[in-house]
Amino acid sequence: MKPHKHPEHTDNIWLALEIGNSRLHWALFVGETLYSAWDTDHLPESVIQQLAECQTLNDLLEKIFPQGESLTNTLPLCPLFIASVVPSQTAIWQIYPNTHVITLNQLPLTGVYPTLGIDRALALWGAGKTWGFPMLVIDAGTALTFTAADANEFLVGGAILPGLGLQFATLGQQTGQLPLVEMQNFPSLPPRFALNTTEAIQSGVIYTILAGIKDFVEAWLQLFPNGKIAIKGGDRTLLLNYLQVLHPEIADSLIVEPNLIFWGMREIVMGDSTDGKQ
Ligand SMILES: Nc1ncnc2c1ncn2[C@@H]1O[C@H](COP(=O)(O)OP(=O)(O)OP(=O)(O)O)[C@@H](O)[C@H]1O
Ligand SMILES: CC(C)(CO)[C@@H](O)C(=O)NCCC(=O)O
Ligand SMILES: [K+]
Repeated sequence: MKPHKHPEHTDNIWLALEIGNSRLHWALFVGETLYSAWDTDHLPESVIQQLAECQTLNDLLEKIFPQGESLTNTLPLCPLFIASVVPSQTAIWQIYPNTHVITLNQLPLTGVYPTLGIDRALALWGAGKTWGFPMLVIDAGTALTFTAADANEFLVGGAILPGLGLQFATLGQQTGQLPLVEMQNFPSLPPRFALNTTEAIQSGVIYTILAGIKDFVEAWLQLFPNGKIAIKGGDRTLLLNYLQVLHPEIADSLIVEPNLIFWGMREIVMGDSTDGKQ
């Protein structure tokens, strides 16, 4: 995918790139306004190497999306802000002439520990700044994470476990007779007590992840009865649909927002001049 339209005002365009463990997440901003957001696979290093030669944003987008249609007006070589949880990728992307890597020390969030993932910190910051603190963010990505901050914007902490895809992949790859279960195949909840292998894997992974989410949500609300909860990540819709069936009160209380990291990046890039969602 590629931004299908292009902004008319080109002065304050910037690109946001979140380098996740499974794929790349992009956003094109004009000032505070998120113009377009899209995901791509990780790019081969040979393509990234060519970014050094880019003179315009058009050059950049054409290198990244060779099959996409071209932009009609020439856009300047805009800044590229990167938040990455894949250090080897961060290094490669810095070849682009106007790269700014966002690091933990640029976030006003207090109480962070040095190895906290920048994606967790930014998503929490973006959610809290948009909807208010205390905030708990659930990221249903490659890893499933819980990350929370209190009303003073102080990191409460969180948890990390293998995400849905990783749990299925691990069972398929590390065992002698378990098949690789693909997630897209089951839009509805599996039977809890399954009588075949595929459904047994689905049941085990899905019901324990849902029970885990419920448990963390309850623990969070015990600590902060007025605390808010937001969910993001590639598996958010699947999990939400299941939660809607099993625990509708939890599903209804969640703020669902795929772009939390971009709201966090916008806070950093634009300073504190932004309030609320675009
Ligand atoms: N088109 C897709 N490509 C890859 N994964 C997808 C896609 N659609 C849904 N998913 C699901 O998204 C999950 C990965 O989530 P996401 O893309 O948010 O992770 P990520 O790239 O690691 O990003 P992050 O590091 O921010 O979590 C996988 O478990 C997968 O099941
Ligand atoms: C947990 C992941 C992989 C989630 O993307 C990422 O945030 C990360 O690599 N974090 C570093 C460890 C931590 O956050 O404590
Ligand atoms: K790793």
